[in-house]
Amino acid sequence: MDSQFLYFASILTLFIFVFMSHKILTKKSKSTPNLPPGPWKLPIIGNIHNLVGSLPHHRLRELSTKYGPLMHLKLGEISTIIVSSAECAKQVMKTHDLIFSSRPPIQASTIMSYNNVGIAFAPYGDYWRQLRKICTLELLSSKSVQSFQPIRDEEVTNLIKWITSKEGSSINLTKEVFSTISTITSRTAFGKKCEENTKFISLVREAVKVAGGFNLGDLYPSYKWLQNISGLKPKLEKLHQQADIIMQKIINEHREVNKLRANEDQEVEEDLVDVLLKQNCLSDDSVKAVILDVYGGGSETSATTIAWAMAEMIKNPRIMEKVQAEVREVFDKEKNLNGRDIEKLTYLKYVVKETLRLHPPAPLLLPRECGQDCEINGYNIPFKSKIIVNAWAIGRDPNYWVDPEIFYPERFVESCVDYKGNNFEFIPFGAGRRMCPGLTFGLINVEFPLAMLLYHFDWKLPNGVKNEDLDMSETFGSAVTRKDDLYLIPITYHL
Ligand code: HEM
Repeated sequence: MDSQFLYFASILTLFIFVFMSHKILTKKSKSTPNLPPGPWKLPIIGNIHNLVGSLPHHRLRELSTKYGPLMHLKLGEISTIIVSSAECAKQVMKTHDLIFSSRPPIQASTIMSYNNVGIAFAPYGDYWRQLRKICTLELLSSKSVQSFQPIRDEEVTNLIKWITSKEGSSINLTKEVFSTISTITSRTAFGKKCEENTKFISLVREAVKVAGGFNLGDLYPSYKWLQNISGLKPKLEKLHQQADIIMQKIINEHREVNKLRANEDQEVEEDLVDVLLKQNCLSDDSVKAVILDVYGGGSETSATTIAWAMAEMIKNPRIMEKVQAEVREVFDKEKNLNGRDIEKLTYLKYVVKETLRLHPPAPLLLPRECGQDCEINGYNIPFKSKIIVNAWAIGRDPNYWVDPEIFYPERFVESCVDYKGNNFEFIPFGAGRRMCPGLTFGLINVEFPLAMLLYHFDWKLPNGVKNEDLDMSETFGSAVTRKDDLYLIPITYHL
């Protein structure tokens, strides 16, 4: 403990010394006038200390109530603009969308995504556009999403069977739902359940957890040596190598199968990896980076939305009963349950919307980078500054939402507010050019399993915990998930 403390103290002292000398020896950089307001900046660390103490999206909302919906923070060397109102979000993601269409490079994505050649962190331009188009057509269009229903059916049926076998005992619903969703994601993207599925999932999860921490290297990019001493680099490189082996194996297997198929006449169904491999312009690294994007972007986000929806309904039995009545009525009439019937579940869709309003899995979306100096609301936004949109705060803004902290799905009845990127008070999937391409795929992966869980079972909390006492604390990671896994007791209603 003592030696660890001494190590960090000496690193910090060394850093401060180098930093101060650098500042004294180099000319003072030109500061941009008329930046958005923000808290007082300390030398060297800027506003890093302002973020200590609570979850970033909570802390940023607190600060924005004092400094306004467009706020400037200096995080280490990085000029950061925090956007906390629908009007300002619209300026960034619609009015000036082109200027804000790139992502700032971060060390973790550079290592994990093969130097940012995936969709999520590729710089805006032709390469990104082409990659996004291929994935949207092959995996994420409404047609493809429907065609994958047999996989969804099979995996959700397995989940229901497993839960039925645990009737009356407490199960970790968070864990089981996550495993089902990630299997659906891998089977739709790679055509089959990846053999090392569990290992791959935990590698990706671990990488995102490590990357989500405090990384000095990203805050002081001009001090390259900081990237090496933080300890993050070797950890990520190790995880990257392990994940790389699994993904390369997936690619090689696809190549082998495709070679054998080349001699056959019959038409075969291609999965996303087949389609990516057919593009001569894409390297294996690009294909692997896309696999990571789809896996990383598609699993935790959808699984955590299901867990939050279940938790909110447990807390609000009136809502739970109302959704169950709807699901059971529709499904009983149809006899043969399938994905298309989801469209008839109006109230369930309001519940999912309300869940995404209060618990957007990516509360700060993904960061954007300012591509040229510009002006918003009369303030200067400097070239290369990092833009963070607090979608969580916007979804709870009392200027747009009545009783914003209350879970009340009925607020969407006869309202045209949707998450498709046109209503900036509700942007759980972002908006504009960089908006989530997985919206349709993600939603069906939330709505279908949720409907099945509500159709087949009644649910209660274990250990006599009262519904109203269920803890709703969050934790910040790859997605904002429940701090504690959700344990529930299933009671079979429909076999
Ligand atoms: C409930 C489910 C989901 C939520 C809430 C969600 C949310 C988001 C958000 C907030 C962004 C950033 C948007 C922006 O910067 O404006 C994003 C980007 C992205 N999402 Fe999703 N997502 C979900 C499901 C999925 C699924 C299922 C996939 C793929 C199978 C996916 C793949 C991606 C990718 C590749 C990007 C990067 C897009 C780009 O930079 O061009 N997401 N998502």
